[in-house]
Amino acid sequence: MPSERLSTIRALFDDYIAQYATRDDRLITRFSDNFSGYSGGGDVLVKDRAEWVKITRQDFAQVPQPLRIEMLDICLQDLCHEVVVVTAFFHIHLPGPEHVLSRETARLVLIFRLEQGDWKIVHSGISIPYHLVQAGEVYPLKGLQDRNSTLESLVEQRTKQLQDSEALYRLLTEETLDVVWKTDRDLRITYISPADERLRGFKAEEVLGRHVFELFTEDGVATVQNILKNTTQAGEGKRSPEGFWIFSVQHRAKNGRVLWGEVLAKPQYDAQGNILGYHGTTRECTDRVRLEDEVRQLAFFDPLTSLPNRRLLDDRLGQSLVVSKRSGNYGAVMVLDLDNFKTLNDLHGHHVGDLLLLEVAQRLVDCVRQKDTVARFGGDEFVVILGELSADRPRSIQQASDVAEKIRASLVAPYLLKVSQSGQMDTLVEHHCSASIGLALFLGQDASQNDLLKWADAAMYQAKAAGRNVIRLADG
Ligand SMILES: Nc1nc2c(ncn2[C@@H]2O[C@H](COP(=O)(O)OP(=O)(O)OP(=O)(O)O)[C@@H](O)[C@H]2O)c(=O)[nH]1
Repeated sequence: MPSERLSTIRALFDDYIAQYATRDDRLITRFSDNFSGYSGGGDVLVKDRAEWVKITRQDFAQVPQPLRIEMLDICLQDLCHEVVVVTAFFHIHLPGPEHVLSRETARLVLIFRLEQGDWKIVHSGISIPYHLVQAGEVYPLKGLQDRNSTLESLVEQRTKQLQDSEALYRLLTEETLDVVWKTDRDLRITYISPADERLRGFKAEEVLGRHVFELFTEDGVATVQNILKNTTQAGEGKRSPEGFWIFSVQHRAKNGRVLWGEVLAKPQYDAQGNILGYHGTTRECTDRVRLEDEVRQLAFFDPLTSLPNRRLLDDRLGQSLVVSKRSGNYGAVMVLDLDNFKTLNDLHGHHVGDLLLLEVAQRLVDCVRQKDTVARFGGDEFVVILGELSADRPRSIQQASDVAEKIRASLVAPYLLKVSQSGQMDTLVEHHCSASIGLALFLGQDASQNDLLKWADAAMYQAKAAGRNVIRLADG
């Protein structure tokens, strides 16, 4: 083919493709009045050039930008002097992200004929990836657009979900009072939410990279060490159904304040089961812990002397019986009642009587070992449990009597009670009093707790009857 004609046809074809890509209306002028062609569907012969242009465009109607035609191969065939056939293979790229259509090869055949000195297109055939075509489509665009819009709405939905979850995450981590945190496996903090600044006064940058133990008091560190030691064992601390360890631990704030935090913590594992780190939340529970302490104090301790009350004594006595059974050593229960206590109340008032009770409580505690129990039953009655005496009964009786004597002598010593009253000078009240003491020995769980207390009480009344300031041992 003469090179001049070749380059003319090639230039015409390139223009055709450029106008096709921009959907330029002048494209129509390139067709012969006698045009005919087969569109992508391939089964309808189109003879109207305007119709042809309309058909070949319809699928791109919703694509505002130019299409990008990536030419793969082009072949020009000179059929005769007036007729040239151009066969081109190309990819159609739609604007935007990679599109299915752009991976399919389209084939366009244009037959140019010289008509009154002008090269016109007399026939056209386009072949596109038919397997993608839906009914009524020239290009597989509608289906693709549908698929695209499904994808887009999915992306939109996912994005929205992501935004929502991010907002939720931010809300949860940054705007709740709970401190959200993460550590690496060495317990160094890798994330901490701003709530920590509100709780303990530290900015995140002051905390990041630090060891979690720096958050806690010494007691708190011991608590956490204990929990870590037991994480593989059941039973230590509580565990939520999601596997979070739940425990309360003392934290130290920047200003030195000690506060309690309820911690939910969970290890994070890799596929091999190695610990990667820990994450969880911390919520202040200082008020709750204080309240629990108060409730415990009220439930188990005498409000005046802070000694164990009857309920706690029952518990301790039960334990002492179990220990005695295991060890084979005797123990003793001692019931004490102050002598003529009423007169102090009558003479100086109830508040002075209270001062005496406080002093008596202190003297009793000073007379026994730390592992023994001193309890107040109410009024001027106290109970002492002496555990782990001896396996020998006479020797145990001797030991218990010695302690009782020590107590008797201690309580009989004079009391100097400092009486403070608002708006008045402190006054000192000197008082003398004594106690009657009943003793009962126990070995193992041979006797019930009630019986033991009853026997010791009866012995105490014998001591009263014997003139007070006396010790009596229950028979049996
Ligand atoms: N100050 C004070 N007095 C109390 C308290 N509880 C009980 N009492 C008083 O303690 C006294 C107990 O008296 P009793 O043990 O019956 O009699 P007592 O005067 O000690 O005489 P004896 O026990 O027979 O030696 C009563 O006057 C009670 O009102 C208390 O918490 N504080």
